[in-house]
Amino acid sequence: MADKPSGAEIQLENVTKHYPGSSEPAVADVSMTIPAGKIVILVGPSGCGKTTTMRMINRLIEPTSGRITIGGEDVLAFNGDALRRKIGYAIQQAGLFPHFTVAQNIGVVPGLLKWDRKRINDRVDELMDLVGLDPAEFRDRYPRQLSGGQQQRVGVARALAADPPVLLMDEPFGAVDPITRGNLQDELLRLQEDLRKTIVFVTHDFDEAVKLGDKIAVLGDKSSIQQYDTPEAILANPANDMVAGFVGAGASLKQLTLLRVRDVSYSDDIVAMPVDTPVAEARERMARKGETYALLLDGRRRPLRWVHVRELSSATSLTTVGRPIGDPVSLQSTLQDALEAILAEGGNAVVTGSRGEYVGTIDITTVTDTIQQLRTEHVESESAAS
Ligand SMILES: Nc1ncnc2c1ncn2[C@@H]1O[C@H](COP(=O)(O)OP(=O)(O)OP(=O)(O)O)[C@@H](O)[C@H]1O
Repeated sequence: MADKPSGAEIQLENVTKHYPGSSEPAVADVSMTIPAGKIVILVGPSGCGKTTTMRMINRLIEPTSGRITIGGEDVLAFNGDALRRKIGYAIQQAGLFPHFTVAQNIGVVPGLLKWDRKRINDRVDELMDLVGLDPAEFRDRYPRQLSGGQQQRVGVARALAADPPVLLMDEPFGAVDPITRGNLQDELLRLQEDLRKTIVFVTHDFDEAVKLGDKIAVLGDKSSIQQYDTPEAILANPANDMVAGFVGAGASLKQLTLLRVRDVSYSDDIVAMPVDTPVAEARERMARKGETYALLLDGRRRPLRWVHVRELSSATSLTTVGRPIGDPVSLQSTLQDALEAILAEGGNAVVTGSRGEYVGTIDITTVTDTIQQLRTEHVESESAAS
């Protein structure tokens, strides 16, 4: 599955939207190709027409003129069921129905498509697993009984319910705190590695665009395309002043959002051990390595707590000592996320693998070395160009 995108190409040809009563069009003559199986981000100033452009793809807004195709088929030819099968839609604040349970919310589109009950139930469980919500715990809850991040996960699951080739996401992570937002972004990237949908994603946040986008379209007034390219190309070479303004100061720091933890040399030689290790052995291992801190792991090697050697002098078991670790970072996390986690932790941030297991730690030196290296490369490429 991984080598074949399940997504379909989207084409916009000379698309214009003129709202009745407005003197100017909100979107004027936009043409672009969104490649199958890729994430394309629409960014641009407030009111430039991002949402209008996106909503014309699923015909929540009808274009005044121009043509939009998905997989070569004109969307105007789709009836309601075809639109629901082909296009999933996720929005800010998740937009869940407050009087429906989580399962009912996720099952809305399959219900409209008249799937039988068993198929809907199985699909709901499958999707909840996919977005990291335990069906047994969350199936029957109402949206108000969920955190913001959990609501967004349900929103994404609902958008994916009928397995559409195209997913439209309008600031889906706009309303959650930065750490949750980072986690949701990581999860979307992990999902996309398997699903390979065509995703059109609207955001205000250029860092989010750089992190998630295979390509970014920077839009100006009336959705005019200022630059449409990979994040690397836009950061390295903004096409005009408007794009440069959007990219903002500190472009080399922004490159931290392009690098993943798995790309840098994080450390895996701290003292880490199961929480049922005898205290004497723990002390021994820390002394042998000359370390004052050790990481305690649960039965599945997931990180639990940091323990300081001082705490071991009077302890009889590791189960009662140490302080909880902060938010771990994953191998998919960006160096920007890692930097935030390191600052929040005040030291090493723990790196975990796909099942939450300990794989290493990352510290501030790794991040500053990487920034230094990016700067050197940048200076070298500037002097080569001049
Ligand atoms: N239903 C409508 N009727 C008339 N004008 C509208 C309507 N919806 C949007 N507009 C106007 O169209 C323009 C583009 O709006 P749109 O919501 O697409 O922009 P946006 O880039 O998504 O903005 P934001 O980032 O603030 O959400 C704005 O000037 C807006 O006022």
